[in-house]
Amino acid sequence: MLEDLKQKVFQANLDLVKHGLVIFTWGNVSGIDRESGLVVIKPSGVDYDTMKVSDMVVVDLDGNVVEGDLRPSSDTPTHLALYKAFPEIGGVVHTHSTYATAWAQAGIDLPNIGTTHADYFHQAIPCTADMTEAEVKGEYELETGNVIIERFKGMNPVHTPGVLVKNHGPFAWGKDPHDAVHNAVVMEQVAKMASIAYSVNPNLTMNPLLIEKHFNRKHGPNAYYGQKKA
Ligand SMILES: O=C(CO)[C@@H](O)[C@H](O)COP(=O)(O)O
Repeated sequence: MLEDLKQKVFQANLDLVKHGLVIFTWGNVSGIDRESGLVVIKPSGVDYDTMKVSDMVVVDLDGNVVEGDLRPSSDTPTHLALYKAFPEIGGVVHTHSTYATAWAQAGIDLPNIGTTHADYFHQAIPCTADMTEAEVKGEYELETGNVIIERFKGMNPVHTPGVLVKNHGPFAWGKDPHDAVHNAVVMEQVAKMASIAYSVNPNLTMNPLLIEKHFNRKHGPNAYYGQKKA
């Protein structure tokens, strides 16, 4: 089970590069085995070009390394906080993808202004609040997870599988590492589309009927997008 998850997390990390979401050693992907409560995550600061599946690090939900010779991603506490707070998710991604990071730096929610966004994210992709001095000087990565969880109070993380951490960048999640990367790619795309759309028409509007139609077409109780699952 864990070997299969290591392979999936390894491939998901390589997919960040394939989809142009990261450069150098930026970003990270993890996956959780809910049965054992163990998390597989990318090692910190390792070049994607030389990374191997055997480099993946296994940690428990307290952050203790249970398998692996390398140090886990520096963002591990953030991933673990999200797995504890959102029991429905199975994979977490963090990137510095250009347009989503630019919206995080701008410090505003990424509004739902198109059906592409509505196909994946029911609401605006929220931006977290400013982190306090105590949060930044404390256990920073854990507090980064806490400000995400705070921002998601009253929201369904499955229906809006991503967030913009103010002045930092995007985190996305999904049912598994591959799904989390898929949502991270969509986040970057809709951030790019919104950036262009607002530059063309700062007064643009979105038809709320289209949000419900497109989101429910894929995620609602009577979803009819794609093929019937066997
Ligand atoms: O957010 C950051 C740095 O600001 C991280 O995404 C790093 O860019 C990758 O860290 P490791 O996963 O390699 O520790």
